[in-house]
Amino acid sequence: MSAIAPRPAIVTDFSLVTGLSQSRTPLQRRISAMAGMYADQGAAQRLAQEDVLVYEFFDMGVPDSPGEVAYGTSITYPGKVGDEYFMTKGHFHSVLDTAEIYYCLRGRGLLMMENPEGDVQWEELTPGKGVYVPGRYAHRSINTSPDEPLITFFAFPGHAGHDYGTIESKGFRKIVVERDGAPLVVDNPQWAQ
Ligand SMILES: O=P(O)(O)OC[C@H]1O[C@](O)(CO)[C@@H](O)[C@@H]1O
Ligand SMILES: [Fe+2]
Repeated sequence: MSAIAPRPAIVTDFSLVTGLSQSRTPLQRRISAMAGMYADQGAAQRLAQEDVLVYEFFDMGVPDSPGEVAYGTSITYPGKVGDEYFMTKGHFHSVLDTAEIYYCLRGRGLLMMENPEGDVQWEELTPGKGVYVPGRYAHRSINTSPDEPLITFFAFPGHAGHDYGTIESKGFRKIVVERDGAPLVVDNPQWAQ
């Protein structure tokens, strides 16, 4: 008779106030890693010289197989490239039809979503608000606060995977810029069909 091996529980720590974990190492993305994604290329290149930290996130190290729940916290810092707010790279899931939940812990921003058929949606992120990203929708967090980090908790199926290539080459259809002191969603001038 074959026995089913016991599995250890995965124990992590993270703060619901700062989004930081003491036991995990953050994955950090600086402007140089995504300069080409912003509409104002001159401003992006200038900021890339100082290589400003745009966002960081904690992946809690769950196995990437079906049946698992990957989760963590994400911190997008306040800032702009020209008049476009700091944002995450954004991605589709490699297993396209897998969803994700974001829960906003702190700050203010937008979750931008679009599917391959061209449906675009965005939802405001404010503390206490959860946004369920349906399967097939690429997603990107955007910090629209002038001075506060945007901190979220996220969870998605362990086997979902990340497809960055599509967004890297095409961009999102919409971007978020500051106009008269407030965020405005506009067409992405760089969007490639
Ligand atoms: O993966 P990106 O697009 O760089 O954005 C980072 C965020 O998205 C996630 O990949 C979850 O979708 C997290 O790991 C992280 O919070
Ligand atoms: Fe995701």
